[in-house]
Amino acid sequence: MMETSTQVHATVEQLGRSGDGMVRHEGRAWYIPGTLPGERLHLRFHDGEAELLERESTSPHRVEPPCSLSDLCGGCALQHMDQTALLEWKKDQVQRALNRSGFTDLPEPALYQTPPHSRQRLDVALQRVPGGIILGLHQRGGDPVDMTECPLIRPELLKLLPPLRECLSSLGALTGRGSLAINLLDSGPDLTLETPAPLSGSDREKLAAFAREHGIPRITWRPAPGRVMETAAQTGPVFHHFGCVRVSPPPASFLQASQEGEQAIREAVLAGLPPLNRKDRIIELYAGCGTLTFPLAQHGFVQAYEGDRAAIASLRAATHGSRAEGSERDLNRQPLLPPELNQARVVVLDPPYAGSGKQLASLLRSKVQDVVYVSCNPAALEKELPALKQAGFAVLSWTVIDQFLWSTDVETVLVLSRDPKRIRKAEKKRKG
Ligand SMILES: C[S@@+](CC[C@H](N)C(=O)[O-])C[C@H]1O[C@@H](n2cnc3c(N)ncnc32)[C@H](O)[C@@H]1O
Repeated sequence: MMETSTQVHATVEQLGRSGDGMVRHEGRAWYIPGTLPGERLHLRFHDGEAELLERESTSPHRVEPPCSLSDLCGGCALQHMDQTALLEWKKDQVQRALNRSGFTDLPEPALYQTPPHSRQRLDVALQRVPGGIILGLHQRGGDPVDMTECPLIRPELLKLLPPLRECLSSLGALTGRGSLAINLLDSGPDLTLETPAPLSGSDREKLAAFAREHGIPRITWRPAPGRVMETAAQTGPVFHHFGCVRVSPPPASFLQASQEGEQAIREAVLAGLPPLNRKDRIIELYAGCGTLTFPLAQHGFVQAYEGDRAAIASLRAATHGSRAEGSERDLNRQPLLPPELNQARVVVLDPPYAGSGKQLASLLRSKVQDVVYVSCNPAALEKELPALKQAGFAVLSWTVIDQFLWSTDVETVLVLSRDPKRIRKAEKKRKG
């Protein structure tokens, strides 16, 4: 059969969710990586695929990518867009989710963007290759790209990569593909390694020597995510501060992407609390190790819930002397019920990427009037917001936090209320 090929000239209308420019051709949307809205493209459609032959015009928002790996590495989809336009685009993603859910008369959002070289959490892929290993992020849908540079991560982490690569390439356990999670904690980098084969005694010795030489308090090994972990090397205590409380996070625990992003989230959450007495109860759902719990405990008594056993154990161990308590609970299987939620003056929730599902449904059936919702996924928000609107909630304020610079991800803090007095007060403040 003869293959047909058509050449067309088209203009990028907008960016799709993955950050690729969208053009229309024969009634269908096509996504062209590396292009920006308004750019004129010469394209060839062939075999159900669109090939970019030439970019015929340049968006005023196009910039030189700061990293020479940007075409290859799948970590950043939008390094070719200036940071102001990027933040505006992220704001539009959230605004669209709000508008589509019926929240139309909105206040102006607060906007925040983390600077380059601020990422404190990193998940890298490892791959054994002839003569060594590749350590880096995956290409889009492909093999990892060796991370020889990265404008995203903290300088301490960047400096660690070459000796880390050397140490890991000497491990007998890294026979094929593996991965490494790095959390830069106050006590130093906390490493969690996955390798296809178990560590030998000699591998452990190499990791322990590496940990001693580079000030790494703990290296943990596991065969795969969710499997039992073993300490491969421990040279000192592991700790991190949330507010002024010292916590010992478990290996590979959830940590906000950057300190600056964490601070922006914390400030937006605290600013969104209704007036509280110290005795008032704050219910916090999806609390992790206590990133928000301990700052919230300065404002009321916090009941924190979290499904990850190790995370909630570390939160609980740090509650001594604070006005917070933690409980382990899988909020999908066993959401807090309306009578439990009704004890709270305000509910703060920070669910995982997929959203809060059954827990939100239960929250909406409760009498809770004030909610602060932290979300890292506008698509999940868009699924959940219509129910909040229907249940009578108004958006008092919203903060868009770009703590995933050059990616398409965005964090939002929504302050919601169905307390008529608080809504009136916020409206009055906004209008005049
Ligand atoms: C986005 S993180 C937020 C953690 C914390 N608020 C922070 O800022 O560090 C989401 C948290 O939800 C927890 N989680 C995921 N699914 C859950 C479930 N079904 N029940 C309870 N917690 C869950 C994860 O373990 C994770 O700690």
